[in-house]
Amino acid sequence: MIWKSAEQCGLCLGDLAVAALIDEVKLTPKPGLVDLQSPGSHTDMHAGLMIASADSLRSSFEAMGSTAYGREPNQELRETLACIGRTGEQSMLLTTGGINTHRGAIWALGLLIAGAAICGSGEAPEQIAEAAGTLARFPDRTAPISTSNGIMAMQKYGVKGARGEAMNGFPHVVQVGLPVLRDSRRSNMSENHARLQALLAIMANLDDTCIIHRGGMETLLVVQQGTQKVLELGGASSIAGWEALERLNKDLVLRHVSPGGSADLLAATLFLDRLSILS
Ligand SMILES: CC(C)(COP(=O)(O)OP(=O)(O)OC[C@H]1O[C@@H](n2cnc3c(N)ncnc32)[C@H](O[C@H]2O[C@H](COP(=O)(O)OP(=O)(O)OP(=O)(O)O)[C@@H](O)[C@H]2O)[C@@H]1O)[C@@H](O)C(=O)NCCC(=O)NCCS
Ligand SMILES: Nc1ncnc2[nH]cnc12
Repeated sequence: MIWKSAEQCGLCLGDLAVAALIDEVKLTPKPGLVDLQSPGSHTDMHAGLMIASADSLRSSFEAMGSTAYGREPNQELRETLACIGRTGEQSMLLTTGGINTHRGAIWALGLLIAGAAICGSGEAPEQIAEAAGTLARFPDRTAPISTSNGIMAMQKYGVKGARGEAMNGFPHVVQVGLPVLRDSRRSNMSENHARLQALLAIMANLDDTCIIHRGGMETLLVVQQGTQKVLELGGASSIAGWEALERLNKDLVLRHVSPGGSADLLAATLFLDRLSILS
């Protein structure tokens, strides 16, 4: 598949990104997260809202793809994309009545869309993630001065958060999510189980600032160890693993924590996976 124009590239990548977000929301059961069965640890979100939020981002994702098509990563492109990203955040907030459903996903998918548009079709996920990382390393001089849950977690605990993940070329996507997704498929797991397995592998490794913000480092460790235990028991496709997954879900809901960053990186994994199948 070869994109013949910036517009075609934007339409294609916008479609893939929205589809990846909807696949992520529909994946069930996800610990602490909104899925088709429950809102997890959230009181203000549900699956319909997440899907509407994903749809509201289509034009911003398309614009990121068409803008980055055939370009080099540079300061000017980085800041143009940031401006499109902020417009996407406004569409999301308008659609959700002010609820932050997909801020981290706009960041991760926006950069990966741009990386894919820079590389052109047919490029390996690692190269796309590297191009996205190169873009993320340019400073965003247009960013409003503000604080956030991620910045507070970075300052208090020294974790790298969503910024570090992007600047390092999305290691939890290309070195964790994608290989686990593909290995799980190769071992004949169902698609649902393979995707859950990828999510669990990301959760077991990521310093998710959504969890840290609500529960501190102690809770992050509990979640990472609980997730690792599910994987050791065979993960989503074994009976013992499934039971442990249900226990983990209950525990996260009781603790009122949600691995939102891991969900975003699963969506990023599904995006790169879909893109590589198309190429
Ligand atoms: C550079 C930005 C990342 C700026 O981000 P900011 O500092 O404002 O935000 P952060 O808090 O640092 O993180 C952003 C979101 O990234 C997700 N995330 C968390 N940990 C990780 C991780 N280790 N790796 C990757 N991604 C991670 C997470 O998103 C999900 O959670 C959101 C809800 O979380 P939160 O806001 O903490 O929770 P609330 O319920 O809203 O708050 P409380 O009620 O608990 O108080 C949800 O959106 C999920 O998606 C983090 O929230 C970048 O965002 C930026 O500059 N954006 C503008 C420009 C732009 O879009 N550019 C794109 C292309 S250049
Ligand atoms: N399924 C989900 N539930 C809660 N927060 C999220 N952020 C991204 N996806 C999410």
